[in-house]
Amino acid sequence: MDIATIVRPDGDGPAWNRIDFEAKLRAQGAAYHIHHPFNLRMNSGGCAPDEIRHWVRNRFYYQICIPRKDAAILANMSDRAQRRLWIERILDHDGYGDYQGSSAGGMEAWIKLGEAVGIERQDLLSLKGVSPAVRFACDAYVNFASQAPWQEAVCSSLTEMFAPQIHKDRLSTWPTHYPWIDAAGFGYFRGRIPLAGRDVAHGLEVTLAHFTTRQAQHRALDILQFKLDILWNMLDAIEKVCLTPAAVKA
Ligand SMILES: O=C(O)c1cc(C(=O)O)c2c(n1)C(=O)C(=O)c1cc(C(=O)O)[nH]c1-2
Repeated sequence: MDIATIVRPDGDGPAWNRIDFEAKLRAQGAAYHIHHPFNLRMNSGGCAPDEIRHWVRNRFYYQICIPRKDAAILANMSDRAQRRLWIERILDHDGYGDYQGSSAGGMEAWIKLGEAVGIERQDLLSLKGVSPAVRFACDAYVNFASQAPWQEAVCSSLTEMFAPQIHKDRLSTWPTHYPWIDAAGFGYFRGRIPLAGRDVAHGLEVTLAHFTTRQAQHRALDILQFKLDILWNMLDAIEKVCLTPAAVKA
């Protein structure tokens, strides 16, 4: 599987230095799903309870896919030091030790979010209500991670540069807009803020060191766009189902 290449007029110049290259990567945040109409509506209090539940159910499929794509990247890493760093990401989501303990992980925290919005654990785990387009988008991420060189797959995780803000937005707006949600469910968003910072520091280190010609740097920008498109498409699919209120009553 390959990703679309965007034709750019400045494709053949000399490589950007690290500062300029990082700035180009960060500028792609303009296409982050934080700007998607559904996200804007959700964070300004415009979603009905069934729509919030629909988002939580669909995003759970992404949550399931993250440790699977990280395991695919790990399998492609030939370097032991890199694997030692990367394995943390799987543990962050799958957790370790006691399933209800302090290291229960992000998946467990998302299940708690599900319960806080009124979805029972087994119901969430059943994947009821997950749109085919959301599955396709998330599966595309796992497939890319398993088939691409590991440095490219690491680069695709860099949408996390923009994630702390979206988590902070939910923490600052949801308690007011959606007082019916049990605050115990917000732990996932809170927990991801420091972890995203650590992931991005490592992801950027790999990306800035690996993509060192202008052509390669454009490839990195295309990879990041591919991942931005995955997230955007997920919200398109979620939003579309919400147009039919009867359909979101999973
Ligand atoms: O809530 C969000 O909007 C959002 C977005 C992203 C992202 O940008 O890919 C991640 C997360 N959350 C997240 O919680 C998470 O653990 C995560 C891991 C990754 C990744 O690509 O490895 N992205 C994201």
